[in-house]
Amino acid sequence: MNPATQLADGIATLGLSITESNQARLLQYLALIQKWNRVHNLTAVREPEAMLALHVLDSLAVLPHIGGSRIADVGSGAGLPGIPVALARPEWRVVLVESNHKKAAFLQQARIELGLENVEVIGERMEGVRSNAGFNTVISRAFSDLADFVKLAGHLCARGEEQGTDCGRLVAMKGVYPHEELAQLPETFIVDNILSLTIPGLRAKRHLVVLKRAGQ
Ligand SMILES: C[S@@+](CC[C@H](N)C(=O)[O-])C[C@H]1O[C@@H](n2cnc3c(N)ncnc32)[C@H](O)[C@@H]1O
Repeated sequence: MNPATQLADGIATLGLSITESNQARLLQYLALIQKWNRVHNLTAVREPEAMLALHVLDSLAVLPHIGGSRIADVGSGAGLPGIPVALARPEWRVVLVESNHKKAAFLQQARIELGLENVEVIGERMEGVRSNAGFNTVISRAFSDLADFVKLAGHLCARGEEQGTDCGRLVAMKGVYPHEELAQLPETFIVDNILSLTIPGLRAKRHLVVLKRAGQ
């Protein structure tokens, strides 16, 4: 199957609506990862069809379950899930935090080449990031266990009273159901929801763990 068809079919299976021009930019993003992968080791997955499912569709699958309009992607690597999210939802503002210099340089380049005006790249360790932005969603994939995610990134979540509406959520993209990590969760955050996701073209299990501040 050609990549454009695989992407369009995957998007339809996920029940999403993404414009044709943004689908073309998603393919452009994949091509950019492939180009940079020849020199920098951005991702171990190199086969285009697998990349599309494992990276792009896996990232897009979170869209119905996260709230905009301010999103932070922590430990973004090559921009996953942040760049597909930013491409699919241009009206959201997406901040990518990535400590590795080469990966952060790739993210800056992708931002320029893809014309991602809604993306900001912070090339620093999370430990040094102090933001008052009050994000609606702070998301990560393959970044850390849940306890460290709360410890390192919990402060970025919007507080309910700041927004006058709902508080922000920490959203962790996981493979198998993370029983042990959930048992180690600090008291400051509680489980809001745990969703089982099916990704088109992937057999592996996926779970989305949604956390919110205790008492909100
Ligand atoms: C396993 S990779 C996952 C990348 C991407 N989220 C994905 O799913 O493909 C984890 C990334 O987190 C970054 N990272 C690790 N510790 C970090 C920290 N304390 N602050 C910011 N980035 C960090 C690493 O440089 C790496 O790119």
